[in-house]
Amino acid sequence: MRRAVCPGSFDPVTNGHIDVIGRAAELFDEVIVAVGVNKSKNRLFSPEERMDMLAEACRGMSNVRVDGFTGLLTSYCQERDVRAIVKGLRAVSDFEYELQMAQMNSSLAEVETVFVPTSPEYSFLASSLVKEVAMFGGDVSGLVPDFVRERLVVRLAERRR
Ligand SMILES: O=C(O)c1ccc2[nH]nc(Br)c2c1
Ligand SMILES: O=C(O)c1ccc2[nH]nc(Br)c2c1
Repeated sequence: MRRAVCPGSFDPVTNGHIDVIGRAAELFDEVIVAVGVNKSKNRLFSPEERMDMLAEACRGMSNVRVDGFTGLLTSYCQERDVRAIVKGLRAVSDFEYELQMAQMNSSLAEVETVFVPTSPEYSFLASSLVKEVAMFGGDVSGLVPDFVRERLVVRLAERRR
């Protein structure tokens, strides 16, 4: 059983994430989308909300499941007998940091990192940018699933009060 983990903060999930997850699901028997639960960082959505949105976004992918993890990704991989980490690459600028993380992770555990180039239409996409645009009333339709856009608008309106 060839498993892969697709880690991230997914705050919130974007169409770029879904693109990468879908392609990983074609390559591996099972894909675990692992949401990093890191208390210290302030996020717009809670870990549960982020996992719920991911589960909804990946509902059509039968070999994909969503989980949360704290601490080291490589420890999570060892506990779940996962040998591959799948990350999306949007542009050359991603590569330097991702290469460093991949080499560190391979030194910590028997795990390889597989890079999936994102579809060009999503190469500008990041959760942080989507939130910023939505914060200023920009239309993020087409960048995130509609149900995510709706939750984003509601949450940002709550924040403004
Ligand atoms: O959501 C994130 O923070 C995040 C970061 C980096 C990432 N690389 N590939 C994916 Br999918 C991904 C997701
Ligand atoms: O949303 C992010 O922060 C983020 C970061 C890095 C990423 N690489 N590939 C993808 Br899709 C991706 C998404």
